[in-house]
Amino acid sequence: MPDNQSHILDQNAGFGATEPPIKVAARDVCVAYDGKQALNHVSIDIPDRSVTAFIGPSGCGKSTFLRCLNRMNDTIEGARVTGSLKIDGAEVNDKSIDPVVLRASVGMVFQKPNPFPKSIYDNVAYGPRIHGLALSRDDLDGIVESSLKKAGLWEEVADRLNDPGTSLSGGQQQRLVIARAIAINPEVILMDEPCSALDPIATAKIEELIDELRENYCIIIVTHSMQQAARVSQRTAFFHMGTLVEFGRTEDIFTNPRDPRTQDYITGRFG
Ligand SMILES: Nc1ncnc2c1ncn2[C@@H]1O[C@H](COP(=O)(O)OP(=O)(O)OP(=O)(O)O)[C@@H](O)[C@H]1O
Repeated sequence: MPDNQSHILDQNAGFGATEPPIKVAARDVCVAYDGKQALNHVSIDIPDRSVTAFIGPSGCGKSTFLRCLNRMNDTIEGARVTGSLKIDGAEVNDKSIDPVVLRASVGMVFQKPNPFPKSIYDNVAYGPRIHGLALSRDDLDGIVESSLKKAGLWEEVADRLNDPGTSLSGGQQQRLVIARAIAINPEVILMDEPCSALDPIATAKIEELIDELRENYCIIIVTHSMQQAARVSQRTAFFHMGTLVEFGRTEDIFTNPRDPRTQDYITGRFG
């Protein structure tokens, strides 16, 4: 067992019995690109119905770990993933798992909003259509409306559902992308710096939305903003040079980090 594993499991245990159940369990996850190690023996238990922030300096492996969760590393030539990664107890890397189906239950929101070149309605309806989630047009209308409502966008777009998704503002597009992810009932929502292309007002809206969504979803957010991690997350994981250095309650990580590397990062000494 690598040195850091007992430390991490120990911290996980500290979350207590009243915490939401574990949704994502990683053990000894390693990733190498063309033989070059990018992630070393990451072990972490991520609870359901809460927001977990991944922080750390550029290149420390945050996005690489995020991509393990929906097997996006499969699409990168030369990437090799080892270790165990379970969502709801099911091994993500098992040969029986279809990555396309997996990616429906592990939604992903990227830095730059990426609506499809389709109408607002069709952006949200796309997933339910291909996954056969709606039995009728009324059903589909219902899914589109409720997804847009959950994403806090309905009131702004209800009378323009046939307009192109790309006609919306950046912040609205990001909420549209979140509505698109929600429409297929994901288990986990991954967000890779979802506000980095947005102004402060749009950022505040997305943060509010994340706070509402956490009641129902396991949300993992990569952010370079310590303020954002502190505002939106209940737990924070600090990565450094491909290693998960520290994971704990956000307030503890920011007020009383155990590891000097975490302390240095959150006080701006490097990164
Ligand atoms: N497709 C790829 N091919 C080769 N190496 C990669 C690839 N993606 C990431 N890496 C390498 O893996 C390491 C971790 O990168 P990763 O993008 O996961 O870091 P990060 O913490 O998300 O960084 P940032 O905060 O800048 O987005 C880096 O050394 C990076 O160069």
